[in-house]
Amino acid sequence: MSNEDFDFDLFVIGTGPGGEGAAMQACKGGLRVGVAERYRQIGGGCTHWGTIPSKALRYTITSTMNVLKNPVFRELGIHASPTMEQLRRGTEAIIGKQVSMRQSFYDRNNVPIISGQARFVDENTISIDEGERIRSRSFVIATGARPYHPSDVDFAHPRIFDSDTILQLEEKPSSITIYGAGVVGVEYASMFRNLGIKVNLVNTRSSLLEFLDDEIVDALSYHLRDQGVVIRHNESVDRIEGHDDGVVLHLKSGKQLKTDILLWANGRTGNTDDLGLENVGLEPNGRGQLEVDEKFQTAKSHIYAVGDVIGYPSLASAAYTQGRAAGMHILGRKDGNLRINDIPTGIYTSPEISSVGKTERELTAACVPYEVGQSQFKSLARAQIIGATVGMLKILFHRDTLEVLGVHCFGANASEIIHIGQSVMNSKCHNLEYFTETTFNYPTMAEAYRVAALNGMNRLF
Ligand SMILES: Cc1cc2nc3c(=O)[nH]c(=O)nc-3n(C[C@H](O)[C@H](O)[C@H](O)COP(=O)(O)OP(=O)(O)OC[C@H]3O[C@@H](n4cnc5c(N)ncnc54)[C@H](O)[C@@H]3O)c2cc1C
Ligand SMILES: NC(=O)c1ccc[n+]([C@@H]2O[C@H](COP(=O)([O-])OP(=O)(O)OC[C@H]3O[C@@H](n4cnc5c(N)ncnc54)[C@H](O)[C@@H]3O)[C@@H](O)[C@H]2O)c1
Repeated sequence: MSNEDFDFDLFVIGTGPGGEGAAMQACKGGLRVGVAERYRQIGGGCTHWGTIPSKALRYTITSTMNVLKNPVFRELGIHASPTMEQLRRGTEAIIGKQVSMRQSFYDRNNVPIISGQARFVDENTISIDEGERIRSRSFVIATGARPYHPSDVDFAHPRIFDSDTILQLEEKPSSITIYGAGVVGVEYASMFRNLGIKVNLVNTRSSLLEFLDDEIVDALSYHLRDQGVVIRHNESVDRIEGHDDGVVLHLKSGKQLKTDILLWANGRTGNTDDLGLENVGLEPNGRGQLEVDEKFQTAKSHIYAVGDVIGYPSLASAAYTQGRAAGMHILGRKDGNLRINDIPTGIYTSPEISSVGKTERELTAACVPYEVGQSQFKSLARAQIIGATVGMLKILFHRDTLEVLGVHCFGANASEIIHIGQSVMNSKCHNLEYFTETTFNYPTMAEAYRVAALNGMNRLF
């Protein structure tokens, strides 16, 4: 078919990081690209109800509470309890800035954004809000995910929240139960505890965030408990009762937890219903996710899917790279040096956690002869100066070749300094000696790399 048969070479559904990455890559390569978005503004769940609002709220809570807990302010007799509305106020402005910046990308590159719900009519046609029809040679589905809602939980109850609705919380509760101790659960547990709210964190598994390094998980559990979060492992919900004065979580173990509100943080479901997938012969799995190959092509090779709609790792960072990779493939280019599987983790608890590469568990299972170098933040000058002495950085390296295999960090600035380790792991000199032979600014948190590397070298014999 000729170009005239299609309105676009690529049509992208969704304007989160996945959709934006695909649209920008393809239009820069000269393709005619169009985009559909059903929400009133572009930016996706990432901008409006996921990453950005939760990180902005977390920043406001942390910085406000740090000031209020500061001994100088205490001495001055400054005691205040900010309202949820006050804590949230800055978030709207940040979202506004993100939206206008991202809108300008589409505008500058002449990518039209068509407002409404996109639905496949046939393999090359979609409808918008069941009306306007658009024909495209290829598609990227970047429709994201939403909180998973089991049918027996009453999410209409004013005291029962999910990760979207918690952002509109009006009154600060005195207690909260968080059901689900994944990334959303632990981040919100940390935020609410920082506000002085009593927190029950209910985990369906035997330990927190099992994909992380064991020592980091231990440190996280210790600090959450030390801050006063009550963690219950290996529990599962029997039923939830919403009352006028609180919510009771009945667990299958017989325990009952009553708190002012409940946050359901137990996973996500891909946004694939109402996409008309039955009209193109695609079937999502039980969690609404689409299966793709390593090029992000679905079973229909001209229909790609990226971001949360394909499941793991369900990160904004990964979604953007996946979108770009799909865009490159549609352009007929190889994805070059895109490191699709080199995804760092950044978890914004207090203190934050970040890691890249292999864990000790994985290296042990693979019988890799590795050694560990550690740096405790309490011995870093910068950490002492900024009062952030809780934390550590550990480097895992091959004891024969000194190749850096993984970096795991817990503490202030972890999500930033992890990228130093990531860069070294990906560079030609991916070797521990980089850290022992390089001069670091002093005093900095990054100096932890030099301290950890020297510590590791000293363990070799
Ligand atoms: C509370 C929370 C905190 C998070 N924090 C982080 C973090 O700190 N770091 C990180 O990397 N990730 C974080 N994430 C994950 C991150 O937000 C997602 O991975 C990211 O948003 C996925 O991007 P996406 O492009 O796949 O989808 P989304 O950003 O969800 O965008 C999908 C878009 O598609 C639109 N859409 C859906 N269906 C249609 C349709 N049929 N027609 C038209 N438009 C449609 C939606 O309206 C939406 O705008 C967090 C998630 C949550 C819930
Ligand atoms: N800092 C960050 O990077 C950050 C912050 C918040 C959220 N996120 C992303 O958001 C995603 C969601 O986080 P989360 O804590 O809600 O979930 P999670 O994926 O960590 O899962 C929490 C629990 O819910 C269960 N579950 C997941 N999906 C389910 C489904 N459809 N049906 C039944 N059970 C299900 C899981 O098995 C697990 O026990 C994560 O995958 C994470 O990558 C990232």
